[in-house]
Amino acid sequence: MAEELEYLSGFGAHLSSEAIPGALPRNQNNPLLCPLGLCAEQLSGTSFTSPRHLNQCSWFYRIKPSVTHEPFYPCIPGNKRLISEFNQQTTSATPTQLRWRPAEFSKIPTDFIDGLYTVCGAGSSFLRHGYAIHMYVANKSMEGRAFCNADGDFLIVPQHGKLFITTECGKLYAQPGEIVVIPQGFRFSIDLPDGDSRGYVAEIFGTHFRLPDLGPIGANGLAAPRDFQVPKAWYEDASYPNYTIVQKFGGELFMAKQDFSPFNVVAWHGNYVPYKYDLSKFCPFNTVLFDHGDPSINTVLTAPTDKPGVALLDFVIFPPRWLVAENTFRPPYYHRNCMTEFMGLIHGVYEAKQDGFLPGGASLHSCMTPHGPDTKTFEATISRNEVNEPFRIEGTLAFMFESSLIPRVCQWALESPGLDKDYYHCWIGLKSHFSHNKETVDENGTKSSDIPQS
Ligand SMILES: O=C(O)Cc1cc(O)ccc1O
Ligand SMILES: [Fe+2]
Repeated sequence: MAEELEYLSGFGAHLSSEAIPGALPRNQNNPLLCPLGLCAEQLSGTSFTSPRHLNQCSWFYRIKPSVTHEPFYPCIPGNKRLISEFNQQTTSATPTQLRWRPAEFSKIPTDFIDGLYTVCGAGSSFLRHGYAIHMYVANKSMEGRAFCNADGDFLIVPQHGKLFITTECGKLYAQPGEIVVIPQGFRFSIDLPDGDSRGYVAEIFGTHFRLPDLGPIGANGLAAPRDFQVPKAWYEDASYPNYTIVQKFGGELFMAKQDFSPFNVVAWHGNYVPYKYDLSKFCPFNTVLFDHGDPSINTVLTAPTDKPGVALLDFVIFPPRWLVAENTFRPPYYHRNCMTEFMGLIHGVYEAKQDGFLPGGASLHSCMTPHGPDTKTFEATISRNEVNEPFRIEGTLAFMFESSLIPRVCQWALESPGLDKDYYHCWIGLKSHFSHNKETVDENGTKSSDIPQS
């Protein structure tokens, strides 16, 4: 069923879709009477006055407008592990290299809303600047309830288990290896056909994802606009005694009841839409002679700040590809980055870590925190003779959320039993290979450098 879904295509395109032919008004957005007795409703993703090339909005033609619901009340107990304001009261600062083992699946029935938990983030959803990095572990479909995130856009990276997502624009199906973006304000409901499910979510406040500029690469390469898939209009004209809208607002959850399905949009048009992307469609570029290129070459999507070239959040992948660089240390170099790097692994082994970084796990290397290949990777690489041979990295898919804003970390992430307290051991055994004559001092106090060489 899910595999048979059809999509529209095109990143940033102004699209339109009708579940019933003729449901979309022609030539205007809000006629006095909409076709089929539908009701017009706009969803704005940018301020009305945003410049045209940034402006995003969509028009829905729905059976009843979203406003026809009872008042919002706080969800009690709700989900207390969601943060959208990162300050000293809510979270901790740490420059330590952090790594988490994959979270274990739970036996307690948990849907996507209850299974979502914030790991770290920066800024504030109220101030419309910042991001939150969440993960989820869930095993149950959302039944009779829809989620609406008023705080920001979700970029969902499933790692285990398929996602079958119903949105106001229609249905999307995503499996590990694909990603889904649900922009701020969209109502959606996630079914988990496989039960146990796990993944990562980057949430951005105050801006939206775009495709990176390609610079000297030219007009083609990396993620192609046409590979982004947008749902086709789908609606249900169903009444429910107690349908619940759960709204995340400032990191807190509120609920409102209504007696009908929120997925009642018969036709829509606009450029503010949810979409999915299959990461295997990514066309990687890389060095073809020597040296290790910076990971920005693998940027799939970027959320900008106001500073040119400085991302609020880049989504970067490390997909299967050929490594051909000659006389080059091919794994990631050792580095300290003014940007912060949160990494996850969808499957396989990551090229910089021979063990300890597992599918479903995560790592966080904050601003200026040193990191790089573990000892095993370093030793294996420098002792390999065939290092000049082309080599295809296979069977792996890692990713990075990279941000210019320095994250603060949630208490439950720091206290999690999954936190790898021995992470630093992966580097601590790294031996010096420095081979210049070592200075020695003999029992008379004579330095070896003072002894004349014959
Ligand atoms: O730290 C990491 O593993 C991510 C990364 C990969 C790479 O190829 C170069 C730099 C970088 O930060
Ligand atoms: Fe890095």
